[in-house]
Amino acid sequence: MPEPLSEPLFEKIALVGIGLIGSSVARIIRKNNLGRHIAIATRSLETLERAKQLGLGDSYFAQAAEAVCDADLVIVSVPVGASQAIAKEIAPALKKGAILTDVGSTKSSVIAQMQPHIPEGVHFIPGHPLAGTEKSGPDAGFAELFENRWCIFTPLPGTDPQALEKLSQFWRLCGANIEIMDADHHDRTLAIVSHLPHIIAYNIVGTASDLETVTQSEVIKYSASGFRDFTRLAASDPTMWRDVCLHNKDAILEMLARFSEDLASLQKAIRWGDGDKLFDLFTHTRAIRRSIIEAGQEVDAPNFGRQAVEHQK
Ligand SMILES: NC(=O)C1=CN([C@@H]2O[C@H](COP(=O)(O)OP(=O)(O)OC[C@H]3O[C@@H](n4cnc5c(N)ncnc54)[C@H](O)[C@@H]3O)[C@@H](O)[C@H]2O)C=CC1
Ligand SMILES: O=C(O)C(=O)Cc1ccc(O)cc1
Repeated sequence: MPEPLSEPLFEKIALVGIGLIGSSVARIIRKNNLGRHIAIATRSLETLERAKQLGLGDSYFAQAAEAVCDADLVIVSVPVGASQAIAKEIAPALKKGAILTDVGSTKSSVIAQMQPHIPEGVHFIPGHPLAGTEKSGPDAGFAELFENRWCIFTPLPGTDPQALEKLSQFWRLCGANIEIMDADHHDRTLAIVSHLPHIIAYNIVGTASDLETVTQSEVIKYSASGFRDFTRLAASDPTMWRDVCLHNKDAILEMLARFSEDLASLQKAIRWGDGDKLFDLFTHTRAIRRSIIEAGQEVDAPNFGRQAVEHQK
């Protein structure tokens, strides 16, 4: 974990949205002295009050425009479907020279929603930390969330390199590693590695709960670890994932079509007793997990959950 700074990187950081991601950012800003003043804005007064009780910021606002006033860095951490409304609301209050970023799980849609409203002189750099859990709200965040995780930026043409470097420095000081790619590539990649797994999890848990021959209590009682892993993903925030599905529609539908074709082929192999085909596929997929481990990436899903659980003890 990076050491705390002796002098803050930013004078004032505004956090719009203070759920799992916003509150994790707030905690690491404090811990590592990344900003002198943290201004927090969120739509729900109840959440704002909770953020205050948790001492996540220095000032609290129900209106996002008031929080971003004079901020050098603004981080928008709301469900992606709310991006346009937030951009419209904060645009007139943004300081010239400020860096504006987001953490949304989809990028092309967030850019389309926000960019038209951003005034000239404000550095808008879309971002996405690939770190999270199935939990949501200000209590769910923890300072270590971004440690050794990727943070992807999808900068627009003409982005100021100095602003990009300063934002990269911020995320590195949160513990993240930086990657840069275009928004379309981001959305297609995340569709397969993140969005589809969640959709499959929502679906399989829904199917299990629909089976007439298996009772609800049996699903709970006999759930082996494979099914349990799905239930963790399927417990993720409904608003957030509704928005991800609606705002990365094309890439998700493309990956779902490929997935369905491959599933049909697997179904055929089972129906016709094609053991070789099943064995070859399972050998290939086992090798993929091994190469992830060899690449030094943590693969045990409970890692996300473990940190959250430890934090909430
Ligand atoms: N949960 C996760 O694992 C990850 C989420 N993300 C992205 O981060 C963003 C935030 O997600 P979380 O922090 O998990 O969600 P959350 O549900 O924990 O927090 C969302 C925050 O946005 C506020 N909000 C909701 N609707 C709003 C609206 N219409 N206008 C203004 N504020 C509104 C809520 O009051 C809350 O403070 C999403 O775009 C999500 O795609 C990115 C990486 C991981
Ligand atoms: O909880 C999990 O396993 C996740 O995959 C968390 C997550 C959710 C959404 C993102 O955009 C990035 C990470």
